[in-house]
Amino acid sequence: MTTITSRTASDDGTQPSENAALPRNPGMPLDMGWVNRVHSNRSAIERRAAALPARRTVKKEWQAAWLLRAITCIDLTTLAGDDTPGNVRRLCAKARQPVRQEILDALGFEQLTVGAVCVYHQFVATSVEALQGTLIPVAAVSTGFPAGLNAFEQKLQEITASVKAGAREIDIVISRQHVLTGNWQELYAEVQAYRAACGEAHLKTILATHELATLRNVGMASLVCMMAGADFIKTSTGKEPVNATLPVGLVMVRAVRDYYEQTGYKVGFKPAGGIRTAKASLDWLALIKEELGNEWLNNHLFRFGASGLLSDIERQLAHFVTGQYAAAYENPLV
Ligand SMILES: O=C[C@H](O)COP(=O)(O)O
Repeated sequence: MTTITSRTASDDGTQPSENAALPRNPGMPLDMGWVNRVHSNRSAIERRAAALPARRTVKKEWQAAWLLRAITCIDLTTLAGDDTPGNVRRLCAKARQPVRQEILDALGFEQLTVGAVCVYHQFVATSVEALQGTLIPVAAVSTGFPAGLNAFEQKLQEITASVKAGAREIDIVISRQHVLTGNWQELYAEVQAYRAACGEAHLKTILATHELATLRNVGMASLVCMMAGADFIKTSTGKEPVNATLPVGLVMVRAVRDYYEQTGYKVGFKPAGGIRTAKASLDWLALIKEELGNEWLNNHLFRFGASGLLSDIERQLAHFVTGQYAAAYENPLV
């Protein structure tokens, strides 16, 4: 029997390199020379993104292992206006035991958990309580999520309150206007202030890429957020009309790679919004493997922000074990 926790997992039968002692990105002074050198060739990026799923299909015998790995990287999310303590507690129960035990037993695994539970500030305390006794961190969306148009002081207070309530990860939204007006200094300053307000909690910066107008802006904003000390860069809120897409993901992971090559610091990447199928999760894992390598294929450096993905992965795993598809209601999320 093998135990997979939110801190360990294997992707293709081999043990991954662990990042337990990963040094946290401290950030660096804003380097506008580097930011201005960012370029993006949309048609080349789209071609490369379109070719990825075809180029790298996961062999059938490894698919279950890859899907288990995907589960350990999920930020299991509920961000709905009708969230209640009850449905948040049920989500946390699912985070503790994301796959039915008989399926895990059949696959030869003892235990696994998701990467984190992601909620609004209002439900941080409920989630922390419901996850007691586990290593699963609670992530809070913050800074006026999703539009990010609250007063700046209010945004800082929101971060402080979530950290105080026990959130170990803070998913902030950037001010899109700073990107759209080319005010990179302001973007850098706000993200630096968010990082300071987070203290020990890890900072994920949501770019809301669909609202940034160009892929070049996505690349530049990614870089500025990392220079300001982001622990993760994240594509979307899940509330934009278009959320995580492979072309945007490609631009962001290449920014992560450049930042690592220049500074030696590994920053995490989180595609979020609209990722609902096991197949899509494999495409994203393939992107990470090809562009960043196996070192990024764990939940210290990669997460899916997803509310519905787990149901389909569990369904595929059940099929892998039984040869039959369960109805969606047999794998309820909450
Ligand atoms: O950060 C996570 C997203 O809000 C989840 O979006 P989704 O409901 O489309 O999976």
